[in-house]
Amino acid sequence: MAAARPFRACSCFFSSNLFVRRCGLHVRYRHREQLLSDYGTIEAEVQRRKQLIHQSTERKAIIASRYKRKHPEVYVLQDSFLAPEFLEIVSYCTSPDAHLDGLLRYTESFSDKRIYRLPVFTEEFCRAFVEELENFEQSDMPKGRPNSMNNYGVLLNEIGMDENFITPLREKYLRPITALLYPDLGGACLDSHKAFVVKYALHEDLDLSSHYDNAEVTLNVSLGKDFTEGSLYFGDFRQDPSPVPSYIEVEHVGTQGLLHRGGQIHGALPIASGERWNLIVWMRASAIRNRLCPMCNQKPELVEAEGFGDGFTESAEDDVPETVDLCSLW
Ligand SMILES: O=C(O)CCC(=O)C(=O)O
Ligand SMILES: [Fe+2]
Repeated sequence: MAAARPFRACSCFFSSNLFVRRCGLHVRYRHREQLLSDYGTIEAEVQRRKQLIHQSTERKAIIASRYKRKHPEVYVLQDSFLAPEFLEIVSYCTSPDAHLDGLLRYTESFSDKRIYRLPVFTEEFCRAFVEELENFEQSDMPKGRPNSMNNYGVLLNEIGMDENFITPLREKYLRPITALLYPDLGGACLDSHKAFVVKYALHEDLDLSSHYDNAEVTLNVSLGKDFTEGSLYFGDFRQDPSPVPSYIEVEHVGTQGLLHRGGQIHGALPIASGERWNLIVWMRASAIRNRLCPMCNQKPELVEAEGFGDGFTESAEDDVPETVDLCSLW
């Protein structure tokens, strides 16, 4: 078997979509002087991004050697963690005659935005998982931030959950579903991911500004705990903006997940009480993003990266498929 291609990032990571928290805005670094005088804080974000990769690898090594897990069992995905209804959906999607309309009978759909809700985990699993994350949060281990917008939460690859939990969840369970829901976005060939848990609490992050994800397809599962408000809102697809965007609100339901296109503009309303923990899996299809980086909207300029990078792969010009039909051959 040919060795798997290493994953890469796009160089725009260092120049585009820089989030300026003070203004709640993403900006692109084009005219450095002007942006610095307008926003002041961009330089810090660029520096943060440059050091990110190296620091993450270091944290991962420290955590692997020193962190004492409270629930070691949650690091290895088992069918018993998954809601029986979710297993039924996967079983339908892997059956030979599965089709989109059949799948839609099992899920809840929201407007025409291709947002779907479905059961994912059991309550017991969600409880044990959040306890594990709290145990990590309270430990003295080094911690990274989930992304440039969320300040609280856990990067799952750093605590060692990618290999035996998120990767099999994506490959064995989610991909048969996304193959039917999002064939045009490489739903059948989502070959990498970035997974993290976000946490909202009264004296921490309350909400999340409007954005789109660095993903072809996103899974967002509500893990609890108890909270009020904090719904998601969804606007247009980023490549298909309308003159007057229409927004819909979608509530989080404990143990259930939402699947949406990464490019669907969305944000989270503030929680009013309690704590909200959600598992977010940004799933990526190299066959799609190698042609157009979703963050800078250009042909990606690849730079070396650790692990899954940002889901791009190096490919010789002659083996770039002209169409993404290969996604359906899996
Ligand atoms: O807070 C949420 O549930 C959504 C988080 C989100 O959209 C993200 O992290 O990309
Ligand atoms: Fe998001």
